[in-house]
Amino acid sequence: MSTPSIGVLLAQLGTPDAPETQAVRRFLKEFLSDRRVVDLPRWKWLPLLHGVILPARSPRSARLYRKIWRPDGVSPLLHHTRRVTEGLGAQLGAGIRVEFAMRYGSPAIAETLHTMTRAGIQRLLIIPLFPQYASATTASIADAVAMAFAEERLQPALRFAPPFFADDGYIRALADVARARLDPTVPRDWLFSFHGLPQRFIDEGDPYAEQCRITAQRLAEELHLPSERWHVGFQSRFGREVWLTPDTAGLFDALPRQGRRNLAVLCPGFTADCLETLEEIAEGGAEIFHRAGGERFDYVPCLNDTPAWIGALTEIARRELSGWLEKN
Ligand SMILES: C=CC1=C(C)c2cc3[nH]c(cc4nc(cc5[nH]c(cc1n2)c(C)c5CCC(=O)O)C(CCC(=O)O)=C4C)c(C)c3C=C
Ligand SMILES: [Fe+2]
Ligand SMILES: [Fe+2]
Repeated sequence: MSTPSIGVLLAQLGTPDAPETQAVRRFLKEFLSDRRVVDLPRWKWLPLLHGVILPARSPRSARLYRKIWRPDGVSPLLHHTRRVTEGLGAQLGAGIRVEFAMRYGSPAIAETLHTMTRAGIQRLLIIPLFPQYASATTASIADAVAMAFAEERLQPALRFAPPFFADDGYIRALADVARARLDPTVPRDWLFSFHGLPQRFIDEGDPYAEQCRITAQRLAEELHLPSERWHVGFQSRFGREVWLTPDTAGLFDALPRQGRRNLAVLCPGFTADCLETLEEIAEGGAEIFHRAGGERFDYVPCLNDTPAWIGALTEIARRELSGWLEKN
């Protein structure tokens, strides 16, 4: 029997095509129309989305995206996702086709999957690039994959990598980036900031918050941090519902007032730097912190395309592919 051809798809959240109001509006419309992200009844949500949220938020977010956009014309998230895809492809070797796709925006999941199946991929591993499972992200990727194949005659064998929130390679890569970045002689507090989620999602069974806490605990152990020196926060609150607490922005304000004036901040839930880390945390967070009396604010970049992360991702992919790679 000839070896079936194998593919790997890295699935990322997505980003606008340009830091302009129209492009951001298209992106936000697709993102915020996903029931996994906002699960209000459609009759209630769609008029609000189209009448209030998109007109107000698109120009504002476009302005923020312009602050972080790269000189080569792409967003940081797209840039890093491309580089990690190339890195993983090089590590896995010529026999395995590695692509990436975006849940919202482009390249779309459906289009990328169709290209891969048309190219003869018979077994496909999908790795959502979210370390912690959230229904709003991980499960939404699975929805998009199912929708992409819903009307196709030919479907490859599919496998989804599990969330890697406690993976040793991932934790070590995070610690490596922090150690390379920070002056070890400075005494400091540490904040691990994760993307927020409505508290109701957790109450309804989403394991996201628990997985964030496990990541933070493992990372603190890897960095040998005493328990009174590290903190967890949830950022990027959206809408009126109660979201996970403590709120990251509140911590930036509260920590200096408790005499914790040197802070290192990591966003371990984001594998690549993006609007939510570069603008909201590295820029906006630093501002809040200094205004509240903070002295030293060190933002530690995301894993991005660091060799340690590409190595960890290669291990994750190999582990999931192992049954498919055995020679027989
Ligand atoms: C209801 C709103 C949102 C939920 C729930 C949500 C969950 C969630 N998001 C990420 C990762 C990212 N989100 C990003 C941008 C972003 N997120 C929301 C809203 C929700 N996210 C909005 C409206 C936006 C767009 C920007 C803005 O207008 O503020 C990004 C950045 C993309 C980029 O281009 O840089 C990431 C990454 C996770 C991991 C998550 C649930 C755990
Ligand atoms: Fe988000
Ligand atoms: Fe945001």
